[in-house]
Amino acid sequence: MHSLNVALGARSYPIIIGSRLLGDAQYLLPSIRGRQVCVVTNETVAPLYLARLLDGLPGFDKVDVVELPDGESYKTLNTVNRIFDVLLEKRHNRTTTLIALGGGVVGDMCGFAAACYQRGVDFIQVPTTLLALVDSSVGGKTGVNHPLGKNMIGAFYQPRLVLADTDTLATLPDREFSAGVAEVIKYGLICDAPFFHWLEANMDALLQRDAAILAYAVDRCCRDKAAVVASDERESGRRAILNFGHTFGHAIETVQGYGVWLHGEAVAAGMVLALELSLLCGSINNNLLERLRSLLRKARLPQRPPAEMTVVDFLQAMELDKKVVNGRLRLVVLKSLGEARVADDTPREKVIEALKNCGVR
Ligand SMILES: NC(=O)c1ccc[n+]([C@@H]2O[C@H](COP(=O)([O-])OP(=O)(O)OC[C@H]3O[C@@H](n4cnc5c(N)ncnc54)[C@H](O)[C@@H]3O)[C@@H](O)[C@H]2O)c1
Ligand SMILES: O=C(O)C(=O)C[C@@H](O)[C@H](O)[C@H](O)COP(=O)(O)O
Ligand SMILES: [Zn+2]
Repeated sequence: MHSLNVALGARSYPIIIGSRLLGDAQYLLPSIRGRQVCVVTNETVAPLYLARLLDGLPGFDKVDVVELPDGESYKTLNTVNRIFDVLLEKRHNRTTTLIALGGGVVGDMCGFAAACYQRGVDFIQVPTTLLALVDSSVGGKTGVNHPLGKNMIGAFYQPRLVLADTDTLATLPDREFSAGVAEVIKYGLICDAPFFHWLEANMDALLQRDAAILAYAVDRCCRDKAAVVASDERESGRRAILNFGHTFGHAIETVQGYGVWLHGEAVAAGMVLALELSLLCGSINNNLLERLRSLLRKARLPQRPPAEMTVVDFLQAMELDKKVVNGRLRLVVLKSLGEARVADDTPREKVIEALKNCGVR
């Protein structure tokens, strides 16, 4: 077990990473200030890990549980309302602590409920997917989808603690594990070239879920993300690099219908498009694109967008991206391996060319 710090002044918090953490009271209890706790989870994760989590809360006379339906299509305001219903019915007050037990969907909704309930209560992230361990549980982006766009309603709201128990990954389906690998690769590309080299050498072991390799990858991604978030909590600048591949990826998720492509799968194809664009901007060479494709192939992740999506589909969805300013697309491109920047100046023709180079008609 070891701990990292997300350094945000008064909002700083630890990320505790290790094995056999769930169920151990020494980790959860110190971060719970009031007497009321509400665990937010879903119908898939609850039978697997809820009992273990509750073992880590001895002495609590009042632990309520909200079990949400499973799936990206349920990441909505309506579903968050179910959390509010339970909190109000069970008379939770401002000293309550919410605990998100699950993947990114549960974490994003529980965090948003925590940001809103009585104008803000504490919450703890207990991620159980690779994607949530390496990305969504850290950094305080919370929210829900809208039919017109991903994560369009939300808040920046930091957890008090991230309890990242890598044992939970033993039950994660392969497709979901691979989706998490897409965000892992993202960190190598945008800010950590040595980690990208490490991934090229260790991808097979990572996919076999070798415990030491997995622990190293989780730790490295959390460190990388914590550093970026600490430098720009509310994405007024540098934090946008964490969105690499996401403008294209979110378009895929929205147009295809939430849950048809997993977030990580859409990000994988989106990163290929973003690298294609970087290539057209003259900042990287073809070799890096091939290296990315090779990692994605190993991880059984998509390397191109859905065949049925057109250039117009992409452009319409991308116009709603949160980074758009004055109608201008702002896309994250690579300057070189391990160095990303936000391009304010990418001509639309280049975006279209990148899409076409990846087979979009
Ligand atoms: N807030 C952020 O910074 C951030 C970052 C990245 C992604 N996200 C969001 O996260 C979401 C994707 O998260 P995800 O990939 O974790 O998907 P998810 O939350 O839908 O979980 C994937 C699937 O795995 C199941 N599951 C979870 N843990 C399991 C376990 N240990 N064993 C077996 N099954 C398990 C879930 O029930 C679900 O069916 C998207 O909505 C995305 O927008 C947010
Ligand atoms: O933490 C961030 O910042 C990210 O952008 C991480 C992304 O992996 C994540 O998918 C995030 O939810 C995207 O945020 P959005 O603001 O583009 O909706
Ligand atoms: Zn993401």
